Amino acid sequence: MAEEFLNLEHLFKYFGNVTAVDDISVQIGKGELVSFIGPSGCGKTTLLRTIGGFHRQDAGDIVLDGQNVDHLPPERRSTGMVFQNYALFPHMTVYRNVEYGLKIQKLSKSEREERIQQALSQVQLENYDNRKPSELSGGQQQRVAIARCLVLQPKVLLLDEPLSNLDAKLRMTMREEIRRLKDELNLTVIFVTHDQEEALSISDRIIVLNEGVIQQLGNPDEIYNHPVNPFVANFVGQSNILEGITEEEGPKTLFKNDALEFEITDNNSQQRDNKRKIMIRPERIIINEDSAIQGNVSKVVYNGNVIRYFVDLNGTEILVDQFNIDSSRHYHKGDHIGLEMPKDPHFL
Ligand SMILES: Nc1ncnc2c1ncn2[C@@H]1O[C@H](COP(=O)(O)OP(=O)(O)OP(=O)(O)O)[C@@H](O)[C@H]1O
Repeated sequence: MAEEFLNLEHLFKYFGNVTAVDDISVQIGKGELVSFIGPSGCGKTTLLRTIGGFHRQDAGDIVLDGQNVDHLPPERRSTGMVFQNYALFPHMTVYRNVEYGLKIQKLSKSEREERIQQALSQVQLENYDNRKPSELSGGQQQRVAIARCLVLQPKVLLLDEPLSNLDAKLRMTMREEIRRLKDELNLTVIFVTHDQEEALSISDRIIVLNEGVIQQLGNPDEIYNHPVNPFVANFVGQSNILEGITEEEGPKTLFKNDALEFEITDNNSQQRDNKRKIMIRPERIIINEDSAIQGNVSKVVYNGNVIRYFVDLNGTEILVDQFNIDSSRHYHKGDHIGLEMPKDPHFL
């Protein structure tokens, strides 16, 4: 992480008896893109709006670039908020929409014009000045909403589900755009999304929230491959969580339960023979007819170029991904299938 730039210190926010933000502390670096993810109602938007000054926290402090901003209204916080529905003024041109927030700043007409053109160029919307929002595509409207924030030169850009109204292809393009902007301007960005894959692809770090509490804060690799608890493992991506014991058998260490038994390289000897939980991502399981672990396909699901098999092993359902491009054989419900487990499952 770059030097601390935005510090959230023991933040709490209550709505009646609901604790929407429950003792959140985090330091965000300058130029970092941090996503908030978590199930509906976990407090993502409340936390974002509290940072932006649209809610006042019940306890805790927000320090931005060395300044405590708790007492400042949204327009004086140097935070720019982009809303899910863009909130553009429909009767105003692109130029006027971008100019709007600048009017309260004491700038000459030429300074204003320069700033507006710069912001429109940053979002690659030069020459759209005279269009009305209704004459723009969803992606272009989104860019105007971002330009309207950038023109104010915020220290932090707050994006609340900014891509959820766009189709899948445009979402991908806009993800790259947001990364590009962040890199070019060394912008600090906080990004709220429902889409875990989006968070994994766009973020420097991700905060996984549940019931107002941070479950894990880490980079995408840490969140995906080393979740700290079953909640994170289940919430982010697909996973198999298995309970069992580890046992020595000659020179080998085995993971065992009623459904399966396989060799692992486990160096945590203190926990031998105790009940343990492991997580295995479906793409790490290899389909191998010769494997000792055998079961029957209970369901087949097609998802993009991935075929997903649910395999019943003595009553435990295991999820396996097979990528079309590599697949020499497709299986059907009821087929017998052999599975090879990775030797280094993640222990939870
Ligand atoms: N203005 C409000 N008044 C009362 N309760 C609220 C208000 N805003 C949010 N809440 C409650 O606070 C909790 C967190 O809500 P929040 O909108 O922050 O969740 P979220 O993670 O953004 O959800 P979603 O993904 O559905 O947008 C929820 O229990 C919600 O019902």
